[in-house]
Order: sequence, then C-alpha cells, then structure tokens
Amino acid sequence: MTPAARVQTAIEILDVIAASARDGGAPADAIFAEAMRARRYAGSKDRRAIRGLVYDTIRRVRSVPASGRAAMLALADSDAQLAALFDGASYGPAAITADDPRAETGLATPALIKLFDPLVTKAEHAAMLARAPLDLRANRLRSSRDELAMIFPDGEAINGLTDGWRLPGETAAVQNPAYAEGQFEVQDAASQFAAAALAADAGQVVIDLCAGAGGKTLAIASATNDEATILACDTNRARLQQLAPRAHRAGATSIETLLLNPGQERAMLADQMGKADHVIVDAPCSGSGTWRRSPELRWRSTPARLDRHVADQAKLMDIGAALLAPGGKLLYAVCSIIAREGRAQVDDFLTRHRGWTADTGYLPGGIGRAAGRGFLLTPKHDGCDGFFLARLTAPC
Ligand SMILES: C[S@@+](CC[C@H](N)C(=O)[O-])C[C@H]1O[C@@H](n2cnc3c(N)ncnc32)[C@H](O)[C@@H]1O
Repeated sequence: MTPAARVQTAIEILDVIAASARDGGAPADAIFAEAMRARRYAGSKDRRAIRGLVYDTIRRVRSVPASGRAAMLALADSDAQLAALFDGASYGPAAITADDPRAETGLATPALIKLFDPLVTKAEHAAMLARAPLDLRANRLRSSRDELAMIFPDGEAINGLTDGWRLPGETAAVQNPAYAEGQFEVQDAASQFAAAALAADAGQVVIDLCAGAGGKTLAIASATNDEATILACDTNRARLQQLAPRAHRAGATSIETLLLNPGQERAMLADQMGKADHVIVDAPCSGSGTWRRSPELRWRSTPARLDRHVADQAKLMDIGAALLAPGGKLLYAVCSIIAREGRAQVDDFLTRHRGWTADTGYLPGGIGRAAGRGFLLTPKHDGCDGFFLARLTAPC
C-alpha cells in the first residue's frame, strides 16, 4: 500500500470506531482486527503503520469526532509529513480544503476534566495518555517473580508488589510458553494492588461480585495459596465463561462461578447473605483510569453513561455489604479517576451504612494518595493505571 492509501484506510477505520463509540458498540481493538481481516491485501508493515495512525489519532482527539477525516486532520496539523499525504492521489485522502473541519484535541473535554478527582491536576494529564508498560503477575500456584525474571530478563520489579514484573509495553509475553503453563497473568499493577488490598487469608470466604473474566479472582486465589473459598459472580456470561479455563491454566481449584441475572442479584445470592469474610466490588465504571491503554474510552464518555455507572456502583456496594458477615471487609475498586465514582461514592455509602468504618494502611508505603476515605492511584504518581480503592469494615 502507498503511504497515502494507509492514511485513507486509517480514516475509514476511525469512522467505524467513532460510530461504535457513539452507539456503545465494539471496542477499537475489535474494530481494527475486523478491518484488517477484511483487507487481506494489507501486509504486516501496512498493518503496523495503519495501527499507528489510528491509535495516534485516538490519543490526540479528546472526544468522539464527527468523522475519521476530521480526526486524522487534527493529527496532520502537527505532522507536516502526514499533511502532505492529503494530496488527492488515487486510494489516498482528498486534498485538504480551507473549510475541512478538525476534531478537537487534548486529554478530554473541559466538562469531563472538571469531574476528575481534585488530586488529578494538570501535571498528571500527560501521563494519562502515555504508553503503558506491560505488567505481569507471577502466579504463586505455578511460579514466582524470580522465575519470571529469568524468563523475561528485560523486565523489572514493581515497587510494592511481591508478584509484579514489568516489561516494555510491546513485549509479546503471552506468546511465551510460560503463559500457557499458567506461570503468569497479564495484569496492570493497579489491579494487583487492588487484589492485594483485600488481604484475604486461606480458609476465608471471598465473594468477587463483579469478577468479569476473573483477573482479580485469580490474583486472590494465588495470594491465598488456593485455600480460600472464592465465589466469582458477574452478569456477563461471555466474560465469566473465560474464568474456568483461566483458573484451570493457573491451577486454581478454589473458585466457583455464579452467573447473575441483572436485577435479581440479591435473590440469586440469598444463600450467601451475611456470610462472607471479604467482598470485592470491582465495579463497572467510566474506565477513565485506563485511557493510556484504551484511549477511545474518552470517546465513549457521556453524562448519561456516567450516571448509569454511579447508580450501578452504589447498588453493587449495597449488595456487597449485605453479603458480609459482621466485621467483614468490603473492597470497592474502580479503574476511574472521576470523583463521583471514587471518593463521593464512598462518602455516600458511609452515609447510607451507619457503623461502617474506612480502613487505612492496606497499600504499600508510597503507593496511592488519600482521596476522601479511599485512595487514588494514578499513572504519574504510581506508575500504574488510574484506580480508586476503598476498604470498608462492617460493624460487628
Ligand atoms: C471492571 S469489570 C470487572 C473486572 C474484573 N474484576 C477483573 O479483574 O478482570 C466490571 C464487571 O462488572 C460486571 N457487572 C456489571 N453489572 C453487574 C451486576 N449487576 N452484577 C455483577 N456484575 C456486574 C460487568 O459485566 C464487568 O465484568
């Protein structure tokens, strides 16, 4: 493909990504993969170049653009070589005209930035879109961080994490046979801190209320030497179904799964009420802490979607609280830096639930900053995804 044809292809893919972001459809990665399947004539160099153009554009444009072309032109405005490819050649983009619209650039819209936690000042913004490293978590049931260090000598330990091993972002770690052998999982440091903050012990009952594909469930099984009783729940069948093969690979046998029907969570969990030692609510959220990995989430953010997340989070925290035995611990976690999903959510919970207390001291020294009655981790301060955590103790 000519360089101009690659640009035009990237524009067409961006059109689909933008439409999907507006409608809440498939994520950018899936759209890109599908677009490449449909263009078998594109070689690996073409694919790499197109991917670079698509993601550089998404990083540059702050909200869903009117068109792929308007988005690409916003990138071309700061790249003369790219702008020169808009020359009207066949298969390339049409020449730039005086009234060609541009998408707006930046981290996020001013309205969205206003919703950030006060700790997320302007000095934090650049890191929120910087390229992320690849973090691994050694599975103690099959391996150790020292073994990962031998397999991936280019990596480094992660401050505060016994099992974490950090690699350059482009490392194809999952192609290493050690992955199929269950020696490690790919898991951002923030999620590893969250699972460790639960501090569950062997013999205890743990409920992971929003287990998804089980990232944190597996970390808990590893940390408890597979000797806790873990119930992993989710309303998303496709995600939850991924947990059994992952647990098998990891050698974890202490996990049961329960697919919940939305709206019937309490009834379906009736047998478990008041019994758990620990509940983790890793709630659905804006994902605003993960923009460096999924920059197109900025394009998906709307006030209505945020309102829905905030309502779901409150509901799930209340269910989590009801599942706990007296004195049990609720770990609330969201990969978000938006105050309504973090500190404000916890304040509201503590207003609704008298007698509960907010814990401290569950993060390693130097990790996270107090954000109300929880803690906020950010890419700049902590070198991981943006994450809000709060550990709350039920009255005895
Ligand atoms: C942030 S993700 C969880 C990620 C997962 N814990 C991990 O570590 O990989 C949030 C999950 O909440 C689930 N969810 C949404 N509403 C739910 C509900 N009412 N009950 C249980 N799970 C729900 C979503 O399907 C999604 O998998």
